[in-house]
Amino acid sequence: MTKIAVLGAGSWGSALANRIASNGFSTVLWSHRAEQVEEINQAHTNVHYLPGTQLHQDLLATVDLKVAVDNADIILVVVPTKGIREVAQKLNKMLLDLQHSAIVVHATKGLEAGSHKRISEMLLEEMEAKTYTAIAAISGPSHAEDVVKDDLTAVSVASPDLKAAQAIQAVLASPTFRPYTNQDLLGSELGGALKNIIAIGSGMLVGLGYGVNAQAALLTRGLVELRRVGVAMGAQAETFLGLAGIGDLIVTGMSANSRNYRAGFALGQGQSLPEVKAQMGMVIEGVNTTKAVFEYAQQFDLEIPITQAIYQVLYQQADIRAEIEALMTRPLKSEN
Ligand SMILES: NC(=O)C1=CN([C@@H]2O[C@H](COP(=O)(O)OP(=O)(O)OC[C@H]3O[C@@H](n4cnc5c(N)ncnc54)[C@H](O)[C@@H]3O)[C@@H](O)[C@H]2O)C=CC1
Ligand SMILES: O=C(CO)COP(=O)(O)O
Repeated sequence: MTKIAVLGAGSWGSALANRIASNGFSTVLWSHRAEQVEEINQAHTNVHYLPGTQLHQDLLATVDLKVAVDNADIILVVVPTKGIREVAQKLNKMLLDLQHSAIVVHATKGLEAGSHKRISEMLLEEMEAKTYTAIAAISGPSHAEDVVKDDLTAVSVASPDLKAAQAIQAVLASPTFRPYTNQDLLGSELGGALKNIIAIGSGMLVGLGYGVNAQAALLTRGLVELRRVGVAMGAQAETFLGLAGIGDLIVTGMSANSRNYRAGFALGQGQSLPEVKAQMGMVIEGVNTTKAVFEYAQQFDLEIPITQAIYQVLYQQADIRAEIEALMTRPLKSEN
């Protein structure tokens, strides 16, 4: 029987594990917190991350990485960006000890602070080639809160290895959850990471009382920045018109289920970044990704005025209204 290990029991890891267990696959969810494992195994809930959700009875949680990954066909890594290297090192060591290899897929949306590296780059750096058969990424518009309610969702499963992407597609798919394969791993990862910056900006606009014209302008011009940075990093331009690009930009930039949007909204309402982080209790990936992209764009002289404005607000305590006015009164120019 196909076995899937999911590493990381936050909202997205739990929702994906629940999705796969509901399809009847043997699914083991690894958490580094014993009390969370006990809650999932006994009450079939994960109240902090997915309040109001009853998880599938057959979803098994464990603190033992060996139990999770031993004989797993697919290993899904879903911890925040800053935990990726630590988890990849542990996974590498365990797979070497077990003399086992698997398809390794991640669903994390961020860039590493400082190095500006993508998640798959970090995985490849931390893991020996004999521990994985392929590397892939799940991206696209998919809030955990909606997926656990079986709201209709489509995602991309990206890997240069089409067969591996199809294997992942097969374990996730259901009448309410439709994964598409995509061979642009780089673009899919970047779309998922970079849209979080614009989602913070969209939340700020709504928090300040601006309307849908303003959000549409921000998301559209934000997409230009995503594509510009993505193409400079080596992505295919058309990926930004797909689920991992415009799709995820719409969902994250318009939905109060988004942690990034909610963070921006609270900033727009006048809260400070430390207050917002403390209240969220979940990862707000766009904050670190804004810094990573700001630095990358400076290094390669890329024009990304919206991202720069959001950076100024997050890292230089700039006034949001002043940044918006500066953006709106830049020299007039052609759209393309
Ligand atoms: N929540 C969502 O709807 C979606 C989230 N994502 C992405 O998935 C990633 C994870 O996000 P969430 O699940 O929302 O985060 P979260 O904040 O809900 O949960 C993160 C989980 O990872 C665990 N963790 C953190 N560092 C760890 C480490 N070093 N070792 C082991 N476990 C560790 C935490 O204990 C927690 O259980 C992020 O990159 C996010 O952008 C992508 C799509 C949807
Ligand atoms: O990427 C996501 C939905 O596709 C989740 O975004 P948030 O981390 O902002 O909730």
